[in-house]
Amino acid sequence: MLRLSTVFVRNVKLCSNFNQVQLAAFSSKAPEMIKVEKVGEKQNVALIKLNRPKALNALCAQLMTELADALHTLDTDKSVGAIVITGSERAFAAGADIKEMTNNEFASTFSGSFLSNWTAVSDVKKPVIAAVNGFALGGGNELAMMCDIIYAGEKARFGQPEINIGTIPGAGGTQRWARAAGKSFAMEVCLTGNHVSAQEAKEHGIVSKIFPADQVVGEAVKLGEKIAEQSPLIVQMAKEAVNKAYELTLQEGLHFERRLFHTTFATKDRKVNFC
Ligand SMILES: CCCCCCC[C@H](O)CC(=O)SCCNC(=O)CCNC(=O)[C@H](O)C(C)(C)COP(=O)([O-])OP(=O)([O-])OC[C@H]1O[C@@H](n2cnc3c(N)ncnc32)[C@H](O)[C@@H]1OP(=O)([O-])[O-]
Repeated sequence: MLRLSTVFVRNVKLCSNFNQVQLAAFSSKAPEMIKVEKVGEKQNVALIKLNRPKALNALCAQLMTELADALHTLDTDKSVGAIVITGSERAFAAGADIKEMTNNEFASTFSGSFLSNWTAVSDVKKPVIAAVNGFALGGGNELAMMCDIIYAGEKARFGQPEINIGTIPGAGGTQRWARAAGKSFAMEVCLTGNHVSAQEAKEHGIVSKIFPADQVVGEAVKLGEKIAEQSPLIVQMAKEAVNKAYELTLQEGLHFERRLFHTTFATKDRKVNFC
C-alpha cells in the first residue's frame, strides 16, 4: 500500500505548506491561485478559473481559501446571476494537494478544522456551474460535484483515486457518486480509483452535457447567462428545492416544494412574468 508520503515523493513538488493560522491573512489580499472575472454580454456571470497550472490545480489550502472568499463575495453581488468554475484544458483539479496532507496526523486532523472551508461551494445560494476539462480527480471531482451543473469537455477524466494513496474521499465523493450514479458504480469508482470518461460520467448522471474542450467554458457561460435572466429569488428557490431531493424523503420533499411554490405567489417576480 502506498503511503501519502511515498506518493508525494514520487509525484509531487508542490505548494509550500500553509497552516490554518496563516490562512486568515489571504482573505485581504488579491487572489493568487484563482482568477475571477465577470463575463457574458451583460457581465452578469462570474467566471472563476483555478490557476495553479504546474500542480494541475491541486487544491491547496490557499487556493480553497481564495475560492471560498470569492464565492462568498459573488454570492452577495447583485450584478451576478450565476457562477462558473473552471480549470485549464489539462486539469480542472487533480485533487486535494497531497503535499499539504503528507504530515497530517489523526488527532490534529480530527479535532482541528482541517480544510473546513471545502464546503463553501455547496453553501452558495446562486447557481454554480462546473466547466470541466482534463482531470477532475479526488477533491477536484468532489469540487465539481458540489456544483449544481457539470458541463464536461470530451476528454475530461473524473475519478476518486484516493484509494491508491491509502485514504478515501473526504469531501463528498462516496456520498455524491452513490446518490448520482447508484451504489454499484459508486463502489467501482471509489474502490478502484479508476478514471471515468466524460461519456461514462454523463451516462451515470454526473455530467449534463459534453462539448469539445475549447467550447466547454463558453457553453457554461451561456448557460449561466440564461439562468441570470431569470428572477434571482425564484432561481434560488428552485435550486433549494432540487437540492432538498438529496436530503429529504419524497413526501417531505414534495411538501417542501409545494410550500416554496405557494411562496412564489407572494413575490413580485411571479406577477411580472405571469400576468
Ligand atoms: C472538509 C473535508 C475536506 C477534505 C478534502 C480532501 C478530500 C479528497 O477527497 C482527497 C484527495 O483529493 S487526495 C488526492 C487525489 N488525487 C490524486 O491522487 C491524483 C494525483 N495525481 C495524479 O495521479 C497525476 O498527477 C495525474 C494522473 C492527475 C496526471 O499525471 P501526469 O499527466 O503524468 O502529470 P504529473 O507529472 O503526475 O503531475 C503534474 C504536476 O502536478 C502535480 N500534482 C498532480 N496531482 C497533484 C495533487 N493531487 N497534489 C499535488 N500535486 C499534484 C505533480 O506533482 C506534478 O508536479 P511536479 O512539480 O512536476 O512534480
